[in-house]
Amino acid sequence: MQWLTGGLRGKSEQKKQSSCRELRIATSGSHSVRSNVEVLRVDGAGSFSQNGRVRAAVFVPTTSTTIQFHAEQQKKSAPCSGRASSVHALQMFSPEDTKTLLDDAKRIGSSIGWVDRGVSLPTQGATPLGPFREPSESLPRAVHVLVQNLTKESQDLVHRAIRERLLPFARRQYPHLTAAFDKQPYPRPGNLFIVRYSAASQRPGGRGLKLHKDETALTFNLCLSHEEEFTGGGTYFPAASSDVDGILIRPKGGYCLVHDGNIKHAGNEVRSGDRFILVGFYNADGRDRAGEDEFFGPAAREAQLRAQLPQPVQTIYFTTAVASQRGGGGPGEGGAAEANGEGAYRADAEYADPPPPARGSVGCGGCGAAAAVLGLSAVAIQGPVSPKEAGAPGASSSAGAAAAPGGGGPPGGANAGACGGGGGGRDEPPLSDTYWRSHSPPHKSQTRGSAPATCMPTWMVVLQGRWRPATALAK
Ligand SMILES: O=C(O)CCC(=O)C(=O)O
Ligand SMILES: [Fe+2]
Repeated sequence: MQWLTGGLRGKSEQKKQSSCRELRIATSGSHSVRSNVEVLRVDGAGSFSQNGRVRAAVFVPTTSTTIQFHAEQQKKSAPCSGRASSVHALQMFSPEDTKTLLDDAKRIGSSIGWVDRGVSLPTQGATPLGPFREPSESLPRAVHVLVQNLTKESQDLVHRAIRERLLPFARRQYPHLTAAFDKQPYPRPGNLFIVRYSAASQRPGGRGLKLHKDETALTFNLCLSHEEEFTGGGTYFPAASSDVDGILIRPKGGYCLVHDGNIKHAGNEVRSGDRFILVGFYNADGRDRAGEDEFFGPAAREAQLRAQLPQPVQTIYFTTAVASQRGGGGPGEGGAAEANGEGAYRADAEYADPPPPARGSVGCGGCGAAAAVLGLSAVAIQGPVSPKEAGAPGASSSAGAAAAPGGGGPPGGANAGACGGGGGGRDEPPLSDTYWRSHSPPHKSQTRGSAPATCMPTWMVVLQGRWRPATALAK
């Protein structure tokens, strides 16, 4: 099995030089997911990297997934927003429907002509008409293939999926937009368009899209291409993880990413082939009124909501840990831990855990004590831990237990004391369960005497298997 360690940014800088090639990303299910680490070039991504080079954990959603990761540092005055740190992936189309759409888009695109995504600039400065620049006599033509240019059959497919899947999902996930959705139930047709990235393009804007914000209430980005039709690509989101610079989400055809348009992201360059995506911008400002009451009026919406079955969603807490090896050797090369099947762990015993966030508030979990973490890292721990280790004497928890996705709360409360102490006297959880707790360890030298300047999300730690006190882990 792979190893999970985490560490401070300082340590991780060293780690970046090392052979870390995999991460395990903690999930709400009983298993973490494995992710490759790739070095990408992302225009405009300067932090922690040079010349736009970033290290990204690559993730391909295969089920409805919420990815919760560290939001950008927010300004002091900015509201602390949990939603701002989430990206959702959901399947919108079957492979067959995706192919119908793609074939149609390709055909119509080649007759209308494709433009570089980076040229028609919805994301690079709003025009008076909003983020999407309308065609204009006086401007060079820079118009994407719109959904409304497609055949009636394709348009119906798209609108049905938006009405029946995307919007009910968005309403559930973004309750702060309820009033906006009631008033303006649908994205403006001009904000539903298809993008082609082509490895053959001579311009970077034709192969990818630099780091930007859409400045929309909601953005969705649906992959139309089959994964075998291109390499590279995917959407990159920076995340202040200690181990990588961000996450690259590479949805399969038919899967759609949904996110707050104020989260920074980039279109990773396509290295071979063509990548087609369908992008939708929803502005909750009354400008998107589509006038489609027949489909989107209150009665139609109620019928959709009734028809909507809850879908299982897994959550990924992206903060996490590098899979690296103990005792030398790269992943797959063996090592003590692989040999004995147990995880090796690193944690820094200097840190005290802040109170855990309530479940579901990870994005800004605890604007109080948990926010007192600046520039810090998470530790994720995974792997079976022997009962002896799990039962190490520990501090009792004063805070309530966070709910443990996948079953039960962490033993001894989510806040099991000062990184040590696994909560003595508790029942040991079964090995197959995943437990989690907040772990936002303020580094003493960084936080001593200074109030937190920003609201930071709370890191999550997942322990798969039994609890192991971090004090023990440090050894
Ligand atoms: O290529 C991507 O996945 C990102 C596209 C995007 O961000 C946009 O069109 O605004
Ligand atoms: Fe974008």
